[in-house]
Amino acid sequence: MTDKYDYEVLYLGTGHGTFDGAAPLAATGVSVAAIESDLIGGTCPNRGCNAKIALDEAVKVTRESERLAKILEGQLQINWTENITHKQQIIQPLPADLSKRMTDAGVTIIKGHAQFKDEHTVIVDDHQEITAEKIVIATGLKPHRLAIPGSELAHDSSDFMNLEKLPAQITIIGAGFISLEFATMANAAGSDVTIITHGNQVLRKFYQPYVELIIADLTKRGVKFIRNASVQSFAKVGDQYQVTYGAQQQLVTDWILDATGRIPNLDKLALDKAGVKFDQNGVFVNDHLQTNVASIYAVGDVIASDQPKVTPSATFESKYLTKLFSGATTDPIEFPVIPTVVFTSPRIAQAGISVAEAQEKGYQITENNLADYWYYQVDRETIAKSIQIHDHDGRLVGITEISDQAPDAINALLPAVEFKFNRDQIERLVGLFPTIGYAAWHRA
Ligand SMILES: Cc1cc2nc3c(=O)[nH]c(=O)nc-3n(C[C@H](O)[C@H](O)[C@H](O)COP(=O)(O)OP(=O)(O)OC[C@H]3O[C@@H](n4cnc5c(N)ncnc54)[C@H](O)[C@@H]3O)c2cc1C
Ligand SMILES: NC(=O)c1ccc[n+]([C@@H]2O[C@H](COP(=O)([O-])OP(=O)(O)OC[C@H]3O[C@@H](n4cnc5c(N)ncnc54)[C@H](O)[C@@H]3O)[C@@H](O)[C@H]2O)c1
Repeated sequence: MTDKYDYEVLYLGTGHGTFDGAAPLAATGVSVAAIESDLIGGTCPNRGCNAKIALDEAVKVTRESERLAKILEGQLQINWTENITHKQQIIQPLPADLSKRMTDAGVTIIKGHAQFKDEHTVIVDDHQEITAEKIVIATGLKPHRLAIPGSELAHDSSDFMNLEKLPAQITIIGAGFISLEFATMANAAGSDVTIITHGNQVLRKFYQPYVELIIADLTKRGVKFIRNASVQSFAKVGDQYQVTYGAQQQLVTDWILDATGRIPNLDKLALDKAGVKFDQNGVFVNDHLQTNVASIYAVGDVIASDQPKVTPSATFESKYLTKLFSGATTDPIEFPVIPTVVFTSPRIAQAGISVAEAQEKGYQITENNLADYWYYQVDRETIAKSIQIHDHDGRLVGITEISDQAPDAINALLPAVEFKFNRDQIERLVGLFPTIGYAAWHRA
């Protein structure tokens, strides 16, 4: 409580953009509240990363056992219903845990839908007015829905992760993160998957020669890719659904996943009442994450920015706001290297400068076929490659890897990329042997 307002800082939403920073902020003595209209913890724990990776574990193990055929006898099959139960057991406690973490630190949590009344006031569920010196918009993204006839017949990623029974045929529209990760899971669990994409590129933010390896592997496993085809309509035919695409081509499927991206969750927030500027990419902020209205900030996925819309970005921004609001800094935010990964099988992970940028700058690009390296042969990885990029001073500035172990390899090397270690510095980092981290440092 301040003399003038109910709270010093009020967050709208309780995802990573909020909880990673709100709890430590409250612990410094600042009065903090957060309003949430759905599950505490937001997308990542409940409908994103944690839920997805719990479902993916069975895929990872199935693939590994497939490669170790003859050593491991018998063929593993995913029991989808049990897999969903397992996922639910993992994520079910998270909202209460995260709520406790925040309230223990002194954050007041208010359940309900928030909308602005003015630059210091929000109204919860149309009746409760709450005022704050600073308000942080942390409302994230929501699924984009195709504006075509029958769009209501399609489902989103949350619906997929709650499917008690896996449909025999699934058609996915779009070819980004969600499409490829969910196609991998559905295919491994026995569904007949078709991906339709309006462009030619799949996973456009990743190194395309590695993406093509993923596509080739999924195709071999039965996933159909239909590229350069706009979807025109969905219609119900009996118990199934007809998808019309391209030049009036049609297919019939049991279930449709609309994975055509995610858009800022700004509707019914009444941003106009506070005068906050935004567009279809999100809320505009300056280098202090402050909007055009001095008392209002934004954090996480909802920001219109070039940073990847992933949890590490939201967490970093949230912690920055803690420092800013507690007076620990007045500096602008300086983003570190934010790594990204797509949890296909194998995975593709990357950090730092891309191959295309390295080519433009004339940097040294080194590629290794990891499948030739004995440690990757231990679990018989056949699709395993990595690229290291060194600048003109021999410093490691970019890495990308395709392999089942890619996320761990990239994580291991991240300090070198963030702090631009040169070869002498890298040589001083002696890792445990034999491990994926060691293998990654050895190539750096
Ligand atoms: C299927 C899926 C898989 C993903 N997998 C990964 C992954 O593996 N790794 C990774 O790094 N990232 C992943 N992401 C992205 C990651 O989940 C997001 O980057 C992260 O959750 C962003 O956090 P946030 O706090 O900005 O938003 P969110 O977590 O979306 O939180 C926003 C919160 O605001 C609430 N809210 C919205 N409007 C209002 C309102 N008016 N009043 C009150 N509350 C409101 C919402 O209910 C929500 O709880 C995934 C996303 C999805 C959808
Ligand atoms: N591993 C991870 O970190 C992870 C996993 C899942 C989701 N996410 C995050 O969630 C967000 C959303 O993921 P996503 O996969 O929905 O989005 P995306 O932007 O990755 O992919 C959207 C896909 O839909 C296609 N598309 C767009 N409009 C279309 C249209 N009208 N018709 C047909 N296709 C169309 C795009 O070309 C693209 O292939 C991303 O920002 C991502 O950062 C991250």
